[in-house]
Amino acid sequence: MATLSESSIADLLQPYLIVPASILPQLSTYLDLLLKWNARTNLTAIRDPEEIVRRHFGESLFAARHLDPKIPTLLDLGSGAGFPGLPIAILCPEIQATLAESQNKKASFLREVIRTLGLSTEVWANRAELLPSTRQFDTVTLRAVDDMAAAVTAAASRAIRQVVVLTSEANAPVLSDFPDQSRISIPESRDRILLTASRH
Ligand SMILES: C[S@@+](CC[C@H](N)C(=O)[O-])C[C@H]1O[C@@H](n2cnc3c(N)ncnc32)[C@H](O)[C@@H]1O
Repeated sequence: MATLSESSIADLLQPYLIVPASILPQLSTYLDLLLKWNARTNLTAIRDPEEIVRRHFGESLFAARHLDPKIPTLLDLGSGAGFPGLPIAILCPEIQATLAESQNKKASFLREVIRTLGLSTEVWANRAELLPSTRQFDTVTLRAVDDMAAAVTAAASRAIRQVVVLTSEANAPVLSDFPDQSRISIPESRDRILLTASRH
């Protein structure tokens, strides 16, 4: 049986977006796989299922809502257990998403979720900097990457149009090559923001 009912997941996500009913089964399966894997390997420090839905799924889907419409390609740099890239891919399957994650166990988890959910998302199981130099993405997303300065440099060099960062106001990076910027407060948080930085 699923850990949380689909209606509980929808209720928990309500501050972030009204979730289309069609994706609730996928979110539920993703949550159950995350809890199963997290019991034996450290994918996320958050253990409480409701908190995972709010913090990880909620923030990721909030970011999805604020992406430029109809972006063809997206790179989630330092995807970890898939945030924000996998919920974005679930909500917006028309986006060709690539998840860059350098830790093998996390990359294996991402592949398992993608296979189970039948998504066409790509996993790059290495450092994003090692992607072929020809690989560019319309949007690059970043959340909770350890060395944010290095990650922002890598993200900026891969982004054609937009870098999207989920962070705190105090840690918001400078993205000087992306002059069109906005900061939106993330619901249910004290100081978390969604920074979108675009050019063109
Ligand atoms: C703290 S986790 C956060 C993951 C996820 N973005 C989140 O918000 O839950 C950071 C992850 O980024 C990965 N990472 C950091 N720098 C990276 C890089 N340059 N390329 C690929 N993965 C990277 C690490 O292996 C780690 O799993």
